[in-house]
Amino acid sequence: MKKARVVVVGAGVVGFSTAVCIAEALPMCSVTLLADKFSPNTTSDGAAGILLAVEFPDIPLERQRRWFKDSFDHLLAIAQSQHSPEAGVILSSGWQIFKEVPVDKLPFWSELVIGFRLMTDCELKRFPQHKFGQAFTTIKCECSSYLPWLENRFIKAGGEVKQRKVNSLEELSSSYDIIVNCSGLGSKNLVGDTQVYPVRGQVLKVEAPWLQHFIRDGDGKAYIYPGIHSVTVGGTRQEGDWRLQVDEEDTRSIMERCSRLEPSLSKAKVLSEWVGLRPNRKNPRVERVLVHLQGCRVPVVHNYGHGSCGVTLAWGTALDAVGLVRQCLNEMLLEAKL
Ligand SMILES: Cc1cc2nc3c(=O)[nH]c(=O)nc-3n(C[C@H](O)[C@H](O)[C@H](O)COP(=O)(O)OP(=O)(O)OC[C@H]3O[C@@H](n4cnc5c(N)ncnc54)[C@H](O)[C@@H]3O)c2cc1C
Ligand SMILES: O=C([O-])CC(=O)C(=O)O
Repeated sequence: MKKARVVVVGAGVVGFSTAVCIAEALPMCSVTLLADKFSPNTTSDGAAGILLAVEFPDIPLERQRRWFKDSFDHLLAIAQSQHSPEAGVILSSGWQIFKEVPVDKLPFWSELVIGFRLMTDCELKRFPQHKFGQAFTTIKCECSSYLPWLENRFIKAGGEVKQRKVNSLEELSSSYDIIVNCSGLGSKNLVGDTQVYPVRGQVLKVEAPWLQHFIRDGDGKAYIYPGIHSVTVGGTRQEGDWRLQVDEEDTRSIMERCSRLEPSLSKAKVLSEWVGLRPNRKNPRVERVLVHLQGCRVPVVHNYGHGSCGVTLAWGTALDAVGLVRQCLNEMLLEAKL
């Protein structure tokens, strides 16, 4: 039987996770990954890479829990193996603190991270502006190392990688049997999705090796994440803002907010500044559709729109995408297309 030709569009954390999962799980497919930008130039590369989820309104919680758990377990196994330094995946312990007590004191992911507990009053004394806090151990996945590591794994599984901008899905329909769209914010143009929009995020990398624990304000506008080579300090969440340039006023206000949480930060050397555009959507789109392209019905599996949770959910949604590709293959077999 000839192999089904699958193309994955996108070389961020969602695209590479999906490509690896398909290539490893479905040997009856030949898998090609196409993208216009690769590491270190994707949004994923600059993400803080902390595993922490928001709750999407219209996706069953069971499915969101599975996405989180599958990703967490996959990355935990890497963090606890000899691959950890090369893959850039480590355990990270710390605190998420809130100025007002949140409605949801125990988020759905609280039982999926390690050692989740509420902070004691004594621990909270260190953060006088905050009334409530959660302490836990999660994972930090640094995509500037993880993406090259995934790319090697994909090539070992027989995958092929090509640099190319795709202007429309029509361009792919004669060369591939199944299209998997992991183009993030690019889906706005590539598939005309008006629901996906940018949420601009600026972060700094600083040298502060004395910091060992993460601190995150629950509003997501001040966070300090110690990593392997530096500490990521952020952030901003500017909806509909397409600017990719660093904004000096953002830098100043990030440092001000974060120094309030950790005064020693004012002594840290700034190593770099970075801006990325989160591919936000009310709900991520992980689904299978048939699209009419050049007179044929072509199966398309979408996997994009992860907003601020792409690193957190990539492996889990990639496993769902494998299931959707498998369904496409079964239908194609029934229609004796292969
Ligand atoms: C400041 C900041 C901090 C963040 N911190 C975290 C965090 O701590 N934890 C977390 O889980 N998430 C975090 N995120 C969110 C995370 O970065 C995103 O959810 C994630 O990177 C999305 O991955 P992706 O693969 O969908 O998109 P991207 O990384 O943007 O990749 C998209 C890919 O598609 C390609 N592409 C697009 N259109 C086309 C086309 N037409 N033709 C060919 N190729 C195309 C691009 O070239 C690229 O290769 C953060 C984001 C920002 C901005
Ligand atoms: O909010 C955080 O802690 C990090 C993150 O995911 C983002 O900035 O998108």
